[in-house]
Amino acid sequence: MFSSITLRQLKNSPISTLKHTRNFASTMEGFKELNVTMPKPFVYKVELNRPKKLNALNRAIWFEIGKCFDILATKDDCRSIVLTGAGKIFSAGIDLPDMIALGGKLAEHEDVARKCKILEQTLKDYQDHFTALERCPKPVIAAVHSACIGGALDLILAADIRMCSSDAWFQVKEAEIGMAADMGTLQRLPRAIGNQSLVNELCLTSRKIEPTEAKDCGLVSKVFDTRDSLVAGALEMAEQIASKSPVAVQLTKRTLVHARNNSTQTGLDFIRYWNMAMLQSEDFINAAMAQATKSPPPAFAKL
Ligand SMILES: CC/C=C\C=C\CC(=O)SCCNC(=O)CCNC(=O)[C@H](O)C(C)(C)COP(=O)(O)OP(=O)(O)OC[C@H]1O[C@@H](n2cnc3c(N)ncnc32)[C@H](O)[C@@H]1OP(=O)(O)O
Repeated sequence: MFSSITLRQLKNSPISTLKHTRNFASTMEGFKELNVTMPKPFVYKVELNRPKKLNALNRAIWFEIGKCFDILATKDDCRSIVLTGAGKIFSAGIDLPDMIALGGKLAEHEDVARKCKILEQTLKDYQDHFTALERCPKPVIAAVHSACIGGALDLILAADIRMCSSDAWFQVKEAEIGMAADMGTLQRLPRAIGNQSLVNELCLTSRKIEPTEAKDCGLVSKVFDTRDSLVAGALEMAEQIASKSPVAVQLTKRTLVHARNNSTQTGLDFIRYWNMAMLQSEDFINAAMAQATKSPPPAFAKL
């Protein structure tokens, strides 16, 4: 019933299916550059969907990414999310004609302060739209096939788990196009791979990262032989996450994200205050009771 529900399928669905997906249809329609589906119960798939332009990240897709993940953050039928790219490659990074158009907009002004105001607002909007993946309390798994360049690497670094297929390659390409990366790679890559010398090398040389190196350095946690097995593996992991208590999963993600930017003691305070409430949740009581009595895991209510 849940296999890859697209909007077209929804229109032809029997009432029983619609009952389960009404919530989905009412909030997830209207995306033009993303294909948003629910392939399994509680698991969403968000696909970058500009295959003819190699999923280059134009202004429209950038804004849709922010909106999509902010909506999924609030949806109680969403417990985990898989991010993929349609077509030949995952994404060719920033849309280059869009960048040129931005240059045109700047040229309408003579004064440096007016130009800076436009750039500051644009960069802030773009940064916030990618940070939506991190803000979203539902875990995001990025599944990368073929190329993941520049802005696309910024995007997946805001995900919680990264995996790729054996044809994948990654590139911090910004230096090669005359700019310093400004959408998160310089902040998130060091934390993701924990090797500052390697980070510096990759960001300063713009050389490509192949799957074996990506796995060895911790940029991805799994490499699959093919794109199909990659997507299947990502969905399977998302399903596993979705089977757990949403109270536990969402608070675990929040606490892990918080821990990256705070001291151990501040993090311990954070989880202590949260768990003063969450340890009273029925999820904890029911799951712990099932473990203690060797019963099957309970079903958890929506959150
Ligand atoms: C505000 C700043 C915020 C963020 C900044 C981020 C910085 C970056 O993202 S840096 C990286 C920028 N991206 C690139 O430099 C990649 C450019 N593309 C390529 O190098 C190649 O396309 C390729 C990925 C190696 C694939 O090559 P190939 O298989 O030969 O395909 P093509 O024929 O080149 O492309 C097919 C089709 O896609 C269009 N396209 C490809 N990349 C982009 C892009 N980045 N932006 C817009 N469009 C792109 C290309 O023009 C072709 O379109 P046609 O209409 O068929 O001509």
